[in-house]
Amino acid sequence: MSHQTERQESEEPEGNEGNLRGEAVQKEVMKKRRREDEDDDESPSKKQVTDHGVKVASHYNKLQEVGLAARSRSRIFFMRNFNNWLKSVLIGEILDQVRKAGNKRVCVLDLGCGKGGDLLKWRRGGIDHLVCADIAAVSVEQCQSRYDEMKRKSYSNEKLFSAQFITADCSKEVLPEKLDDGELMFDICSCQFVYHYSFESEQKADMMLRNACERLKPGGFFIGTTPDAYELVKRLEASDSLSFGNEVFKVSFQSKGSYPLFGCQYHFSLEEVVDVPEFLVYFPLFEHMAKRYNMRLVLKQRFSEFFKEKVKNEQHRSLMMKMMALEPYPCEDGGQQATDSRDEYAAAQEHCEKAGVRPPLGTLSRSEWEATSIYLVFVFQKMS
Ligand SMILES: C[S@@+](CC[C@H](N)C(=O)[O-])C[C@H]1O[C@@H](n2cnc3c(N)ncnc32)[C@H](O)[C@@H]1O
Repeated sequence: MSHQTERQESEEPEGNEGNLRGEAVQKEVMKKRRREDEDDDESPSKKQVTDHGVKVASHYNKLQEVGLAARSRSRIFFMRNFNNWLKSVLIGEILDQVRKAGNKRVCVLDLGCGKGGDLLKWRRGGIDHLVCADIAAVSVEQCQSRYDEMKRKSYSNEKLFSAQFITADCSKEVLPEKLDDGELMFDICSCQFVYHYSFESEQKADMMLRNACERLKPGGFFIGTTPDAYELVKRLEASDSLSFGNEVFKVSFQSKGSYPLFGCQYHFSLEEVVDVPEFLVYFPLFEHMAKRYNMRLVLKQRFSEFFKEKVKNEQHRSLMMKMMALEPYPCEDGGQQATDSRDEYAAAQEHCEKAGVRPPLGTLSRSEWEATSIYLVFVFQKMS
């Protein structure tokens, strides 16, 4: 057993709070709603709802592109690679399912695409069309330039998907109205590390969900990654202050003990990457709301569980070895593209030596693991 596996096993999630279903969920939601309504001034519905969209956009717009060398010096280098591996596996498996269902032309919506950290994953997946949308205009521009560059560098016999880039607050605006092809339907909507920004209010969470699901074909998938509210609250309750974290991340709440369904804000700061208010996503409510769009939850798994399951597969394991060595994909904050895995490995060795960090095949530090194990993976499928 590897050092990494041992560490991750010790991080097993507790309980099955996330497994509420059907009536139980309804009851829980109604109970929470009533409690929230009774809860005088603490209720976010009675508080003035501030617009965080502006803050989110300006934060992401300000994020600098940094090169590979700088990234390899980052204390979250391995965590970022791990997250990229996890997204690659998720995307790859969902694309397999879409193809098994017999879909020839695959269209994808990347909701909250950022600077295009997943573009190469879509190319490797051989999709046909991609719509990238994000609230941060600068990120969308960088995403488009990255795509243009990819197109410029691809060989004439190489297939590259067509793409459209949209700057929009997807928790406020109706995305399909902005599509070049007004009739376009998607096989997949991918919403990676984004959905929690919309849980500021019911209207926003619903609009984001509508944008994600309304244009999905029957049988289509809504996939994503988001922090697990139970895990956040568990760690907060275990802390003797209003925050918890370590040298790579910090989560701070304004109070504890009562957690409104919407607008339950916390501040997540992750070294160099995210330092912006987010909102708890009460998953049973998310699942309940998704039913409005005919969506059925097919998978909800903490990163730790997902990792343990997927790493058993030889292909996923070797991709992990490659990706933990060095990002073969440009990640969220930019980067160069290595030509093949040996170059990537050699480049990683060199960068790590120069930067004085652990060898590339070293695994996540405990601090990185504590940060990434907050997240969960979800997959919804549209019922026909
Ligand atoms: C942590 S980044 C993730 C980027 C990308 N999905 C990835 O995995 O690399 C979160 C992204 O969500 C975007 N975002 C947040 N709120 C949004 C909204 N209301 N509409 C569209 N994009 C939003 C941010 O601008 C940012 O690019």
